[in-house]
Amino acid sequence: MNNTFVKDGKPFRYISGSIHYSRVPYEYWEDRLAKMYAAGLDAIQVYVTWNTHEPSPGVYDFSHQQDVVGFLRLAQKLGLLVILRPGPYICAEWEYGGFPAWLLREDGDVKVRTMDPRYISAMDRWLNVFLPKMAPLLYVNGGPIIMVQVENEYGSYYANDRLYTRHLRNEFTRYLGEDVLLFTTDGDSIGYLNSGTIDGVYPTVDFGPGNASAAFESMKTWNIQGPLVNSEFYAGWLDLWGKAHSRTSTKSIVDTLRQILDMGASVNFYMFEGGTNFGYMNGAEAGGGLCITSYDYDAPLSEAGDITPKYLAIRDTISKYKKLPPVKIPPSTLKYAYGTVKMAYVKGVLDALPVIGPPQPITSQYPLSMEQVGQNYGFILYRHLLKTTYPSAVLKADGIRDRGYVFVDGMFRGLLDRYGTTSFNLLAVEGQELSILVENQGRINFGSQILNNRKGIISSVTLGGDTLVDWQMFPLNFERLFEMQGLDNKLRFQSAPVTHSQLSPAIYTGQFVLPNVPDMPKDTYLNMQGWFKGQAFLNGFNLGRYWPVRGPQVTLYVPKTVLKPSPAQNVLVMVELDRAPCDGHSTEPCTVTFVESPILNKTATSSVTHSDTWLDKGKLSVEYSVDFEQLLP
Ligand SMILES: CCCCNC(=S)N1C[C@H](O)[C@@H](O)[C@@H](O)[C@H]1CO
Repeated sequence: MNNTFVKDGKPFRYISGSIHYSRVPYEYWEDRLAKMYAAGLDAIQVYVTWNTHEPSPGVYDFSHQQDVVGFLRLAQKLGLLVILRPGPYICAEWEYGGFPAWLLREDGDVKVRTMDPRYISAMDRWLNVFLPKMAPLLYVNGGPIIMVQVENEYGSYYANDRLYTRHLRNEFTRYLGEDVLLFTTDGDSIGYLNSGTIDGVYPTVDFGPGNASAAFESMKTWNIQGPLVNSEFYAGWLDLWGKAHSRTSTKSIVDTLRQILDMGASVNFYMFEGGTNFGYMNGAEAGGGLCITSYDYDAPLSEAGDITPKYLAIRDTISKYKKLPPVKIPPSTLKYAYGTVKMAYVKGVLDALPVIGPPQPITSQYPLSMEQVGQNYGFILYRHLLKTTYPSAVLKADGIRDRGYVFVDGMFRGLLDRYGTTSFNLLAVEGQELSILVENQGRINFGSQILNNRKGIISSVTLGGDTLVDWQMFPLNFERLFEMQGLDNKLRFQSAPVTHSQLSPAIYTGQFVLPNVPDMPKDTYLNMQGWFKGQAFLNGFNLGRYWPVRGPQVTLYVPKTVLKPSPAQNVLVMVELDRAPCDGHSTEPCTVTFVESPILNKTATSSVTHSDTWLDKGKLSVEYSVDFEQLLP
């Protein structure tokens, strides 16, 4: 039989949808998978996130949110086959394209996705642990996995290292055997296929709505007798901070889907369920495109797993090509608007160092990167004791990765931004303490810049042309703030001098009890309107980054799984990096609001930067002119 897959001796064409277990709370996996099955999908397509399974070299996690075997078994139980994409590079707008940050700890930029021995030894060790877990799940062994992708769009990568792609294919075959269909995915052009295809591995392509026949032309030149496959049919698209929310029309998707299905081709929707980049796990693009916290992707199932008109239209189209399963569509989860919560200023980030910092700083002559001090994600504080007085000198840090909030003796002086200004004038006096709070905004996940992904401060800092030496590094862990909860769940800090006026970067907290009614908790959305930029934590769970002043995302998805029912207190902590709506001179407490629907399409602006917000408010000039006079000899 030409031009078709064969399963159990019969022609087999699949309709599949992408879902990433790392982006959906594991308590909700069954809900999303059941909805995908009810849509008429034959299979799900799953990326494996190496960096969540090996948080540090040789240390593995396959529990709870990382229980990938449990996720795949659940899919099988619900009647879904699996198309596995173990990467190890996965792109996916995921942190570092799925690579663990500790690959960057070695000196010199490790050349991922090549035969660089440092990369290959780490990758081989990982595959030696992971792939044996997949072997029992292969279809030939009674499992759901029908095919396995080798690498990911390698034809788009600059390296073109065929020894590497063959080595990877051989490793997959060594662990999974010969009876599994290995495939590649590349953009739908001859150029991509020329570089991305691997001997003995079935080539497939990816493309969005449009002319399916034309898109498959490139594939036909490679496997005239093989089934046509679109491995990533873009049912939506990614979102970046400061850019308009991506939308893909249902009509365009249905029209193209019909073309694809009429051709007898197999297809996978990318994404069918997008989910969320919780914590610090969003990816980035070279040049400053920062992926937002929501991975809604305008997908058929929303970030919260809601049934959308796009879902119903796709399901209806599928019903014209195959019998839908005799199941009801599971309902969208209920949401609840818990209302407004008062947020109180707790402490400046610098003043919280005894709680969020390490017992001792790491010291070094020159600044060490985040990876060199053994940290993967989030925030790191750099400190330097000034040895000279500079009445006015340029502070320059071209190696800031990615944003640095600069303080002198605890007073905010300005922002260093790798995508904006990496220097500004500073007035400082010998003996003062220079502190730079650095935010890692997510590692690049696509293109050759993936090689330059170190975070923190990655080169020398100069002041007035002098290279500053003798630095302390403090990796920060904001989750430790929840260890400060008193019996009443309020955050308690031992009294510490407030060396830093009530300006951001600062920590705010609020407590709230859910209504004492049946069926609580329910999902909700945290509306951050009025706040600027920071990180939100609820009951110790890192909800992700917020940047409502930039948009398009204004709300953060809050799954019910992180909430506590009445009478327990729910504790929200926000690390506001720019400006809280109530900071400094406001007597009103700040508030946030829990609402029942998301805002992902606010008119976005890419112009807002920290300095804009502060200088505009005149706060910086008023606040610091007084200080400078006091300080100067
Ligand atoms: C702007 C460059 C984006 C490159 N990534 C592309 S084309 N994509 C293909 C890639 O394989 C997938 O993981 C996703 O990253 C998807 C975009 O959502």
